Parts: sequence; structure tokens; C-alpha cells
Amino acid sequence: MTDLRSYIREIPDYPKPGILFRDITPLLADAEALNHAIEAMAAPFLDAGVEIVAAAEARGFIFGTPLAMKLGAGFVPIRKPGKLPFDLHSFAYELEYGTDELQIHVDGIRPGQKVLIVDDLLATGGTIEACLRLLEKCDAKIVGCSFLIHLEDLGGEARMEPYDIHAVLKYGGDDREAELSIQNRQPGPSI
Ligand SMILES: O=P(O)(O)OC[C@H]1O[C@H](OP(=O)(O)OP(=O)(O)O)[C@H](O)[C@@H]1O
Ligand SMILES: Nc1ncnc2[nH]cnc12
Repeated sequence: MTDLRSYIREIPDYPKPGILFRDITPLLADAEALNHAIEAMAAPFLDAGVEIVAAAEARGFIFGTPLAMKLGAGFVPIRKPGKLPFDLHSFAYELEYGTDELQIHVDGIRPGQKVLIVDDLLATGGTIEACLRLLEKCDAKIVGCSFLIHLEDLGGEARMEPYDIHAVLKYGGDDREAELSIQNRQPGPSI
């Protein structure tokens, strides 16, 4: 059995002092760990009839596409402004300083399609909440959300009600990540 936790590298004080960054790149670089992570993220949803996996750029794409293939579903990207060429639904959301925005094609999901949302990590929940609002605008039937990592002390779960969440690795008892979801978008750490 692969110990996935041992592949998550902890980088203190990145991208700014006081932040503990959970770096997934060692896991991504290991074929066995990556495969195990995809299997574990997909497992609860194998029989859920998922038709579409939706995920936000950039790290969400890494896990979203293989999960879609595993579940026999299509993949729909949720992107930052200026990246999608067709008609759009948009959702702007508050950061501590200013706002951010995510977008989805209006025809990406047909009303009533069963959608699973995927991301690498749940922290404060701002990103996933924006994804949920966009999928609601599409009249999607949201079957749940699957994460590799859940930072349990940062309040993200409360922003996702009433939807179910599944996380492979859970970290608690450390509040130091709290500011990261704000800092990491301007310009932010990438994978
Ligand atoms: O729950 P939250 O507080 O919203 O934080 C979680 C989000 O932060 C990271 O993305 P980031 O915005 O750093 O972008 P990236 O995927 O392009 O690295 C991560 O991939 C999640 O999408
Ligand atoms: N602590 C953290 N580590 C990695 N990515 C993050 N995104 C939001 N918080 C994070």
C-alpha cells in the first residue's frame, strides 16, 4: 500500500512567511503514487453515474482529466478570465484584497447532467465555492466533490454545504495555511 502522505512535501513559509505549503509535485512525479491517488479520488464515485468531471485551473486539471477517464466521463474546464473563447457564465468572489473570477462555457454542461468537481486541495473553499456557483448556473446535478487533500481547519467544508466532499488525505490542527488562498493567486504558486 502506497503511503500517499509521505509524497506530500511541506514547505514552510511559502509563498510568504507563516504559510505551510503542501507541495504535491513529489506525488505527481511518482507513477505508483499518482495512480494510487487517482484511484482513491475516484473510488467513492465509481457507481455514481458521473457524466462530467469539472475542475478549475491549474492544479485541478491535473487530477480532473484522469478522473474523468477513470469514471467514463467527459471533462469540463473552469478557467480564469480571458481563457475560454465561447459564451460564458462567470462568478466573481472576494479575496482579502480585491476579487478573483472563474468562468465556464455556457454549453459546457447540459441541464441535469451529473457532475463531479475535482481539485487537488481544499483550503478556505473560495475556489470550490466559485466552481459550485458556476455549475449551479449551468443547472448541473452536482454529485459531490473529490479532493486529494483537505486542510480541515480552514473552514472550506462549511462553504460547500449541502454538497458532499471526499478527501483522500486530511490535515488538521494547523492554522498557518489560512492566508494562502489569498496570497497564492497574486501571482501565486504554481505546481
Ligand atoms: O480552498 P482555497 O482557499 O480556494 O484554496 C485551494 C485552491 O488553491 C490552489 O489553487 P491556486 O489558486 O493556488 O491555483 P493553481 O491551481 O493555479 O496553483 C489549489 O489548487 C486549490 O484550487
Ligand atoms: N497550504 C496550501 N498548500 C498548497 N496549496 C494551497 N492552496 C491553498 N492553501 C494551500
